[in-house]
Amino acid sequence: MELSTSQNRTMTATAQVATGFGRAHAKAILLGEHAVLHGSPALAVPVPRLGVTAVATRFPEPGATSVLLDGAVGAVPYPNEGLRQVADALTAGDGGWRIEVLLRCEIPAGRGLGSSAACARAAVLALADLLGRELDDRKLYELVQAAENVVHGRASGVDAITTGADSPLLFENGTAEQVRIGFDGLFVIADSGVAGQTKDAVRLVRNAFEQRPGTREQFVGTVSRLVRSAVRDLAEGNAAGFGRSMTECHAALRDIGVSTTLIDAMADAAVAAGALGAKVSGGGLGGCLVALVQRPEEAWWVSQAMCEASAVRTWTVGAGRFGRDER
Ligand SMILES: Nc1ncnc2c1ncn2[C@@H]1O[C@H](COP(=O)(O)OP(=O)(O)OP(=O)(O)O)[C@@H](O)[C@H]1O
Ligand SMILES: C[C@@](O)(CCO)CC(=O)[O-]
Repeated sequence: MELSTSQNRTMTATAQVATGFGRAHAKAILLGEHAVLHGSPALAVPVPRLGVTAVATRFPEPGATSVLLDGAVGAVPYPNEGLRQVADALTAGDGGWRIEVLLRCEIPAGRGLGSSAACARAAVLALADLLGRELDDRKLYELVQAAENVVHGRASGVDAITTGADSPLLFENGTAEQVRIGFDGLFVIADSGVAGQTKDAVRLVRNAFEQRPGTREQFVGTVSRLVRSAVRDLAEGNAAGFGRSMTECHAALRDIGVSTTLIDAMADAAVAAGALGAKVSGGGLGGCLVALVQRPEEAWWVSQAMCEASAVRTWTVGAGRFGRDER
């Protein structure tokens, strides 16, 4: 890249390495995925034990902004077009320095756990920190959401907010409200080991709506009813009712086509092992399943059953005493 003499002078005058830091975490959707894109409410929880950290470094030399992902084989260029566009927009006008954003992501990609949103949030925070930009919650959300809209085709905003939240959230009419889970229990998240692209799943649902008249009303109506019933169960401490809504929601997601045979088998195994309910979570077409259990020892049995049905790993998130991750 060619620099003008004045740019060169500015760079030399302030030449030193500077860094910024950002962090975000995974999320799991308890109820309402896909339907939330068509007007339904949705419930989601943060999964703080799966984090993303980002370090943005400005080098005292001319160059462009790049985003790298740190992995087992070292740092590799991160092929996320949405994040690339947002990073370029944030750093435009910063004088043409070489900036590198290095992401360390504990969230497996394409598992419905919000890896793309969490990576975008951590990177945006690190760049803002580096550049000394004040970002209020609204602006931060808009930047993450801009990246998500490119990655997913069209995103509801659930992932963009929940990957930075510290409590469960209810999404309704474009707003997010904190909710309290009024029962003790554990959400067991199981990874099918199969990556599914949310963009493909969102397109599949839209095609189903177009090809089969009435499907949209039926799917969105069913899921909305289940989310509203589950919100009442949260307030009343009715874990069994909440679990039933999860299993019913799984059936709706399966019928629309975003579950897989493997996830269906994991859901059946979880319920047979004593889970109060189980469903595919997030975009689907692979990815993760979330099950609800009442007691810690049941979490172990349900995890085991899902692993026998092909899950490759599980994580648990405390329901009632939210904020304290449990294993
Ligand atoms: N560790 C990683 N390795 C490669 N790509 C990653 C990684 N983490 C995030 N990504 C990015 O996330 C994208 C997957 O995003 P996608 O939205 O399909 O899944 P998700 O964010 O995990 O799930 P969901 O949006 O349903 O919660 C990949 O295309 C890639 O751009
Ligand atoms: C499938 C979807 O509902 C959830 C992805 O985590 C998409 C979205 O809400 O943006």
